[in-house]
Amino acid sequence: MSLADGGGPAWVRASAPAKINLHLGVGPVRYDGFHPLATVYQAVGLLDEVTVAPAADWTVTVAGDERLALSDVPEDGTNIAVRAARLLAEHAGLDEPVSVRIDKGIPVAGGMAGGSADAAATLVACDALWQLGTPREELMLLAAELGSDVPFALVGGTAVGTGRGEVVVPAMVRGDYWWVVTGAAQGLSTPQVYGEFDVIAEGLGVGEPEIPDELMEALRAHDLEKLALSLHNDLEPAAIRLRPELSDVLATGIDETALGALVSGSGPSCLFLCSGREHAHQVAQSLRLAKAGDPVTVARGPVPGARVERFG
Ligand SMILES: C[C@@](CO)(OP(=O)(O)O)[C@H](O)COP(=O)(O)OP(=O)(O)OC[C@H]1O[C@@H](n2ccc(N)nc2=O)[C@H](O)[C@@H]1O
Ligand SMILES: Nc1ncnc2c1ncn2[C@@H]1O[C@H](COP(=O)(O)OP(=O)(O)O)[C@@H](O)[C@H]1O
Repeated sequence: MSLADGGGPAWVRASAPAKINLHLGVGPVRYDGFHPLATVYQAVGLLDEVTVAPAADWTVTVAGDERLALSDVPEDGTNIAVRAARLLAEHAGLDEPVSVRIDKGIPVAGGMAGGSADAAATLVACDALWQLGTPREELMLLAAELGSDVPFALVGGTAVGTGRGEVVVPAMVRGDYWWVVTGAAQGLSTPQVYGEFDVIAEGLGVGEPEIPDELMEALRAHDLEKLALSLHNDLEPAAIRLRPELSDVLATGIDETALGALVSGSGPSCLFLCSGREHAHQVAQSLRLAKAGDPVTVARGPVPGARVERFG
């Protein structure tokens, strides 16, 4: 099928947010190589933008701040944004190549699901470009095919994730949360961090992961002290084994008055919970002066999932 002269937009731009895991509970590795998760995701205001337009061939280009490790993003068909566009085209029975331009605001291989954000943004952008009106449940299934974190990038907000992370249920949360996010010059590979988790877990008798009640209570009540005590990441010891300096970064944030600190997902980005906007900027400045991570950014959550921003 072809859409030539169908009167649709000439291009569509969509954005999608980075995610953090307020709780990341990891169980023993499954038969398929994935780990069962019980996680609480929050989408925060670090965004990638994806612009798609009809083209003679499938192409992708990447732009943004060099400190985000852009050179690690493939500019070929292995880019998850191109895979997302092709998957939706195939699902709709279309043969309509697009050019994809990614403007990165999310650190690459940082444990903040930047690739997943690009995939989710590409799904909604191509859906609009091709005027498909794909039902939400179908987009969620395509998202899960692309990666465990991609469905959450479509949903956004704050949500509980189970299965391998792809089963996403929005959570009741009150108010805004202010975070400082530190980046690192070099990313960490997600499969390698899960592999290190397996090494640490061997012989420990790791059980099925669960969502702690205290965390959900803290989010419902917007109780920041309780939230700080409930933050937890089962992958943190593995990330620190692979990148020992992360423990200094976390300790510096606490010394500089952050309410709580943890590694973001598979790392190496680190997260610092603050009491509000002003406190977050203060902690960020102290971390910059202490040279604990680069770049150091302030981000607010929760924010919405992938959505179309503009078209022309
Ligand atoms: C760890 C988390 C926490 O939210 O995110 P990041 O911090 O990396 O962004 C996720 O589980 C990452 O999800 P995502 O990056 O989408 O992973 P996928 O593409 O589905 O899988 C990549 C690889 O990670 C491992 N993997 C992923 C998910 C899971 N539940 N168990 C796993 O063991 C597997 O080795 C898999 O081959
Ligand atoms: N559009 C994309 N953006 C980022 N990384 C991508 C993209 N497409 C493929 N990748 C590959 O996926 C890996 C993981 O990237 P990313 O999603 O940023 O990190 P994480 O899994 O730590 O959240 C990168 O190292 C890169 O090789």
